[in-house]
Amino acid sequence: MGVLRYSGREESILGLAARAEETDPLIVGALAPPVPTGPWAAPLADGPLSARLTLPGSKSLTNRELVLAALADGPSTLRRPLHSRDTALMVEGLRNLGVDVVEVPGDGDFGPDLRITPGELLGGTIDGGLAGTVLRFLPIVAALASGPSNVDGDPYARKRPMRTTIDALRGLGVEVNDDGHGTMPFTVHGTGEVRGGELAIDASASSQFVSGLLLAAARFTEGLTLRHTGERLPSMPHIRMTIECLAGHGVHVDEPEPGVWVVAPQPIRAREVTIEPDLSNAGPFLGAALLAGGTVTVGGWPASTTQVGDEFLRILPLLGAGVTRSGDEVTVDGGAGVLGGTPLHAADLDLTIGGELAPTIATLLAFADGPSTITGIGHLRGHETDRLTALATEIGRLGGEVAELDEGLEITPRALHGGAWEAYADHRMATSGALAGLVVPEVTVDDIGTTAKTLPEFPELWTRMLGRDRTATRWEPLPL
Ligand SMILES: O=C(O)C1=C[C@@H](OP(=O)(O)O)[C@@H](O)[C@H](O)C1
Ligand SMILES: C=C(OP(=O)(O)O)C(=O)O
Repeated sequence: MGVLRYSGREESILGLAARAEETDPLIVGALAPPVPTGPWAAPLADGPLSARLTLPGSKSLTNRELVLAALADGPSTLRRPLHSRDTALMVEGLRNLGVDVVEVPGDGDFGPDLRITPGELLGGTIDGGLAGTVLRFLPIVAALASGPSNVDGDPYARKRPMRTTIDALRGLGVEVNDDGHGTMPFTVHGTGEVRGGELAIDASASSQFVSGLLLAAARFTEGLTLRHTGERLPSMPHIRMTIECLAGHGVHVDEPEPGVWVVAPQPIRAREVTIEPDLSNAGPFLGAALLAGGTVTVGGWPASTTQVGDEFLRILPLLGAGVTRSGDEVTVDGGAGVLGGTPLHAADLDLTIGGELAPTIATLLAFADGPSTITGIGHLRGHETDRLTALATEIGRLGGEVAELDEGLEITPRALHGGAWEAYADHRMATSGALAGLVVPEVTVDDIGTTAKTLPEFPELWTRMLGRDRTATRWEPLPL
């Protein structure tokens, strides 16, 4: 069965939609209408917000748990997993390698749960789409298979850095055929086992190179002693997340010194796990309060988490937001907001630990009371698109001034005007266009559907956040 996306009030494959509407005043992320195609007119806020919402599961947690479940010693269950393009690609890739993944009824408002039963890994096709987690995690799983696996993805994914994965596999004794450019497509020739042992890699282009190796390392014959040799290592919380997910499956990762990780060969225990809501995807919604004014509350916020999206609770106050917590709810209060005449505070931010937050923060800073910088994000040039150029171009197209630095952006606020906003197939560029369009009339995002990468419900949740109606009526298969 394919992964399903809800798009309606009265129908639900699990009968959950109507119940949620009746009993829960929260806006529920998994219950959403079709993603619009074609240019999307970003809705303009007409006053301060007063919104409460919950969001679907974390992409990063869902895709880690899918991989670990596939390599585990028995069947596992993911409760409240994300259902999006990135997770659908992970599911399809695992199925192609020989893993059984089925949807089972869930316990809440977030669509079906997933039951994963490991099988004999035979090798197969891996379409990574534009999903960094699929591109960097699944080739390592494919190396454990007994046959070859072809790895490819979207046109832009062929530009994303893959050399570290390719070199790492070769360093572990796995044959890989590629065109020598360190990008996709390539073929991993699995022989049924990976020797493992000592390995040095340069993960300065992406933390996902480290995570991918650590996730599978317990299944290597000699385990793994992994050393990062590059000058910088971005997104450390994502590596921490990998280590915590492994711990949940009984695998301890030793860290004898910074930048070194040791995993002994051992079974990966199956488990049942509930996926936290995606806190990085909460960013545009929380940031909306600073632009439109008023409050946005997000429910289900974990008390403690490895998700870097938690940093929004520390960053948004620097920009002028009030942030309060009550139980599992987080509320961001934007006061009068930009709409009410209060610009954000300018800030200089090092986002080395959370590059995926940068598009949201950069867009907000275009509405600050002075110039700001974001540093530590040079590797964003290898994300879904070159995000530094994309942000400079798109904010610039609206009349803003954004200078590209080697490792970041300098944002000088200017009066903005409407215009076309290109998403470059990047979900966070698309949501950033929506954010700007909240207070800049007539911003049109070329492809809001690209939010399906991690949040197919985005357009729906966005308009509901603004207090506007939704109209959709049925479930639809998520296009792959
Ligand atoms: O492992 C993960 O789940 C991720 C790691 C980070 O990648 P980079 O280290 O390449 O930035 C992050 O930006 C990405 O959105 C998700
Ligand atoms: C960089 C991102 O994604 P990916 O997992 O494709 O690297 C992101 O979601 O911001």
